[in-house]
Amino acid sequence: MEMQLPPHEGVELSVVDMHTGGEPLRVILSGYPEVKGDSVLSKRRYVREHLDHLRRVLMYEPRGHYDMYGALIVDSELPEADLGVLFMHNEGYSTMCGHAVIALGRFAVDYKLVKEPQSPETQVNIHCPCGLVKAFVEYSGGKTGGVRFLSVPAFAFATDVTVTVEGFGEVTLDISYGGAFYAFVNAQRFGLDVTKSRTRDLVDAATAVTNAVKSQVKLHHPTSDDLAFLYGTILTDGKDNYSSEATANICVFAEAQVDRSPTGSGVTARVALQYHKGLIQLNQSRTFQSGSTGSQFTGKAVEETKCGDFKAVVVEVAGRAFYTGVSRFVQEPDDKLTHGFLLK
Ligand SMILES: O=C(O)[C@H]1NCC[C@@H]1O
Repeated sequence: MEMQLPPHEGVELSVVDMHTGGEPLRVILSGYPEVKGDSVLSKRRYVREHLDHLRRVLMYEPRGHYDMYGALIVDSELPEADLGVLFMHNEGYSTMCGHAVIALGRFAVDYKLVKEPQSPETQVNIHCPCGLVKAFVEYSGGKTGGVRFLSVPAFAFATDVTVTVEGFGEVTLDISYGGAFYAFVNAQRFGLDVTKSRTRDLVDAATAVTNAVKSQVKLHHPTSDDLAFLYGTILTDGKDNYSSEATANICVFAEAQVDRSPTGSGVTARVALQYHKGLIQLNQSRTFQSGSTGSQFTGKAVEETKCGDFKAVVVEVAGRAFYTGVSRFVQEPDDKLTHGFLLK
């Protein structure tokens, strides 16, 4: 029996829900209006200016929640891209999202956005706002599995920067780029443990750091001003020296949103930082663990490159995504809460 939708006016929005290491990804399937713009970055500006109400409908309660994450598939201007994508969260639109790339790799193969799938891996070129990301999706017996991706050039932007953080005084940290900029600090500096402390305390410390860096450090990116902003702060367990054991971190991004996964773009930025400091070598793989759920990604630097004048590396990140369901959302005109709300 086909699922009947309740009476409603206007379009229905269909989505496929997935998660990667516990971090949700709501992939918009249909119902979203045409996105104008001649590049993925200009499309990102367009949705922010003209279609932001739909982000609130799909990310906020009652259809989503404070920490919901979404992906909108768009056309890319790059001939080598299989798809373009815009990412959305509780505050706006990010420039890179590794957990989403891992999920979208599977999605693109399963939903036939790429031609003939190949075994043992199918390549899916995903044009993210930060640039082209190459995903490789395990494929065998008609089934998709784990995904690894090669991200855009990642680089340490600044190390040992001291900022004044409200409530904590002077804090020394590193800033690194993995498709988005993150500040990195050892959670110990705040008397916290990324795997054991209360999430609320980790969020408060990370948010205070983010605010401090935003107001005290000017970021720039060699290819576009659209990329030059601090996306969040990653608190770590400080285990940056190479080890075969996992190292844990927790990423607090956008508006105090907590990543349940080890953060694909964060792992990219962290590997670039470790490589810059001489703590890991090319092709030395490390396991990164989410402080919130314990889920794991692996990450390694695979090639040296440049990004403008920055010495950069190409980082490979690998993980696994799962489907959780599909939904069809409607809006009733007399529902005062239909546009979405958030509880902090
Ligand atoms: O895996 C990632 O890169 C992302 N997860 C949520 C925050 C980041 O965009």
